Amino acid sequence: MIIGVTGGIASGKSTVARAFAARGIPWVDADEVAREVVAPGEPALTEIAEHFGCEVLTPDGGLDRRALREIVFADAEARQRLERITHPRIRRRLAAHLERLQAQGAPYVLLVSPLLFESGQDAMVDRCLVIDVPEETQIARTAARDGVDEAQARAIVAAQMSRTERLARADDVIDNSADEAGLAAQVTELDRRYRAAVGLPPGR
Ligand SMILES: CC(C)(COP(=O)(O)OP(=O)(O)OC[C@H]1O[C@@H](n2cnc3c(N)ncnc32)[C@H](O)[C@@H]1O)[C@@H](O)C(=O)NCCC(=O)NCCS
Ligand SMILES: Nc1ncnc2c1ncn2[C@@H]1O[C@H](COP(=O)(O)OP(=O)(O)OP(=O)(O)O)[C@@H](O)[C@H]1O
Repeated sequence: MIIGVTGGIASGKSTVARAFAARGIPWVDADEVAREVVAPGEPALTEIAEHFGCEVLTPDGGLDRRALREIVFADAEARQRLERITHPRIRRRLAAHLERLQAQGAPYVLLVSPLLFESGQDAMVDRCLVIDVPEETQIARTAARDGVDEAQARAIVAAQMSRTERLARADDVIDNSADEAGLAAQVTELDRRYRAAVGLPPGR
């Protein structure tokens, strides 16, 4: 069984994934795979440089993530162009990672992705778990963690599915508006339900 874990920027997906991992559940991170597909030498990086120009490359030939971020979150067409280059490659790699993890015999596995619904990755999973927080909390946590300014944080939130639409597509929801202790209790309960769904006894 594959559980898709999604939520907007800084909603708490990685924090939730770490809590599941502490209970023996492995995860694949779409943001991490998105970095792998644009590493130096990868065809996606060549395509990005051809389309966006050398200004999105660092002097040593890597991707200048900040420069590209400033372009794509100010221009929906540019963002769609970037997604056409990266998303099919991200999907293929995610499928390979998930297959490998499942072959290792985990009770179930997580696919953690900010764009689970937007990019059609939900077709790869059995259930969708949404991490829900108010937008203002997302903005505050993004600014505190990534040091991006408030306008950029708002532009990123605006480029993602709305909170209402995401919740409408959820099978399960974690409310992460309170503290991390509240989060851990919700993870424990979901882990118990997911294990039961695959015919296993509750974990620790
Ligand atoms: C634009 C890029 C270079 C910015 O890199 P940067 O290091 O600043 O941010 P990072 O990759 O850590 O992403 C931070 C967050 O931005 C949001 N985000 C990223 N890409 C997108 C997008 N195309 N649409 C909406 N939100 C996005 C996600 O919430 C993500 O967690 C990078 O995000 C990217 O290559 N995006 C396209 C690939 C993609 O869609 N990734 C999302 C995972 S499927
Ligand atoms: N319940 C909480 N209370 C306070 N801070 C929290 C809580 N949950 C997460 N955070 C903090 O908010 C920030 C975002 O959390 P996290 O990195 O887990 O989100 P994410 O959804 O994985 O983000 P992204 O997809 O943008 O990388 C982190 O700095 C994290 O420590």
